[in-house]
Amino acid sequence: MAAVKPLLETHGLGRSFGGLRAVDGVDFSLPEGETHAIIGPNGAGKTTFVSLICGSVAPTDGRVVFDGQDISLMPAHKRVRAGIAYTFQITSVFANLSAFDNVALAVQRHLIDDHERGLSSRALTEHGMDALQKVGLGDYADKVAGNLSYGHQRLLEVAMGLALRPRLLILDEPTQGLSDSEIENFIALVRQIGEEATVLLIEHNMDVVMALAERITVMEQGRILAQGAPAEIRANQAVQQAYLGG
Ligand SMILES: Nc1ncnc2c1ncn2[C@@H]1O[C@H](COP(=O)(O)OP(=O)(O)OP(=O)(O)O)[C@@H](O)[C@H]1O
Repeated sequence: MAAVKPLLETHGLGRSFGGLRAVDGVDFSLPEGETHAIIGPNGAGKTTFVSLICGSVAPTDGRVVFDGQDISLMPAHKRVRAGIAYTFQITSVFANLSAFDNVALAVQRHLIDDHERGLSSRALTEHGMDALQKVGLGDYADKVAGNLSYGHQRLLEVAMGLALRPRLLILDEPTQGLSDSEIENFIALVRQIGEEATVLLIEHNMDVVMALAERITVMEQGRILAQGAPAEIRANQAVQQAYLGG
């Protein structure tokens, strides 16, 4: 079987904060089309790792390669244009704007002034509505975002990422604070997204991880402790001791 070309690679990627090695020489490869989960205890370096990938944190050492191109020094906004979308925390939603305007603004901020992917206002509307419909918020387009339920605001964030039509969508603890039924719907949504995009998911809810991930990376103290298919990770003794409490 021909190996799938990696969409994303990191080589010796590291980030120190003072004396703390938050990410410590990580070699990572993500094949195009995969849905991949990163798990690990609090403070393991997961958020710092994806921040290095999306460019909101600069590396202390090592490289990030996206689609064969070294993007280690590329500013974050250019990485978005290259196809990397990272759903930030809920604070990225403008509470006084409508759901649609939030999505349209996300597209406008990142793509509209791009000569290659420059969008007409019609395309902007289509991208925005399409993304809202995908996450199930089509009927809420005109609603003021701040009046949406917490779960719907989280979905709106995902729509803001999806509207950028990313090749790589990074979701950082997307199910945090969602109800059980919202989590069920969210799993279905990420499955659907995974048919079109590569997904990198930081997630503490192991049911979500096991339902979605084709492969899992376990981080601990800035390093990769283990990597493999869900069944392998479950069976891994080092992982059980360090993280799964087994
Ligand atoms: N800007 C920063 N300045 C100083 N230390 C930081 C900074 N960002 C992260 N750290 C530290 O780096 C380590 C890794 O943090 P990070 O948020 O990446 O871990 P995490 O695995 O995402 O944790 P959690 O699951 O709690 O979100 C932690 O010890 C954290 O305190």
